[in-house]
Amino acid sequence: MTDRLTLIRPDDWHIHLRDGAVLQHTVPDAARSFGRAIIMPNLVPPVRDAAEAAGYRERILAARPAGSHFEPLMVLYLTDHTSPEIVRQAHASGQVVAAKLYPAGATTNSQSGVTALENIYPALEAMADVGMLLLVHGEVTHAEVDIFDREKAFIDQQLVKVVERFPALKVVFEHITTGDAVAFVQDASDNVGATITAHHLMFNRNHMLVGGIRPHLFCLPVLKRQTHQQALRDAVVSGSSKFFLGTDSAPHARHAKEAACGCAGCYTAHAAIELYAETFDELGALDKLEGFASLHGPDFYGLPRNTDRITLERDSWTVPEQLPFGDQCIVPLRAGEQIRWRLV
Ligand SMILES: NC(=O)N[C@@H](CC(=O)O)C(=O)O
Ligand SMILES: [Zn+2]
Ligand SMILES: [Zn+2]
Repeated sequence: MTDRLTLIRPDDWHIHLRDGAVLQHTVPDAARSFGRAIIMPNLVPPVRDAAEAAGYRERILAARPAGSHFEPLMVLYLTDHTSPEIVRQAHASGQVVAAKLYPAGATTNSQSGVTALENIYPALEAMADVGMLLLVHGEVTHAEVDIFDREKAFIDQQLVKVVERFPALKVVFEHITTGDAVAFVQDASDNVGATITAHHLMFNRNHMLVGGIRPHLFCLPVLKRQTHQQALRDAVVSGSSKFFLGTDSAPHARHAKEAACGCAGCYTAHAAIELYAETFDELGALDKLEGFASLHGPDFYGLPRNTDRITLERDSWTVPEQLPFGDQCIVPLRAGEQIRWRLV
């Protein structure tokens, strides 16, 4: 039995750090184990151009713990008005590596998102040209589509079109939750990859709904049935380089989660690499963790792999019931429960 695990330092290819006072909590949590992170741009207002990305990046760097080399990789938020010029300027800044497609209304702060795919074709063309990645929140938003079917519908109605029309564009299908998404990514070209969260590997919708509703497990895309969870587990165990770590750690204050209309998002940054280690351990696949967490992501993005290492130890510890979040608090994933791996 492996009790100690040393990995090339991992990166988080999908995280929400939010803005303002909470950065003093979210940035150190991410910087604890990750070398770099893809910073989601769904602020209010969103990060729409090079100047907004540069400003946000400075605020993140200012919240970095002393001595940390944590590097935020910035992302533009695509709107109906994102022009090729905006894309080229952001790319030229050297700080923006990707742009994110939020179908309008699909998730938290997506109200300024894209209302029709055709509206961003010129931007996508420029992205393919300069080598900027497209990241997608892959859910349709039509009221008539059941929430559990929205990812599959997005593949069929939109994603197929995008990869067909822009074969040179690198596309990351973010936080995939279904066997349909796994199959789509596996069968697509090498320019298509996907991130997988720890919570979608650990939980299915029964965990969220049986015996009472657990708002801290509510996220988007929503947890699916067990067969889909199993497909995600099989994908990471396969060792395929198309799948890599993206926590989608998405903090919302406790009162916003424990509410009549609770926000979507799970906070996992407090224990992200430990949660993945525990899951890979359970799957008998600890030997696949380094590829998933530290190698496949930079390889897909065309960035160098990190050169330093982290060490994890098999040792149980208890997650706090809540954590400070600016002047409020959040309930982290697995609050009050034991995690069986610890970052040394
Ligand atoms: N995942 C979530 O449930 N929420 C994210 C948005 C997102 O990634 O879709 C958030 O910003 O809160
Ligand atoms: Zn999303
Ligand atoms: Zn997200």
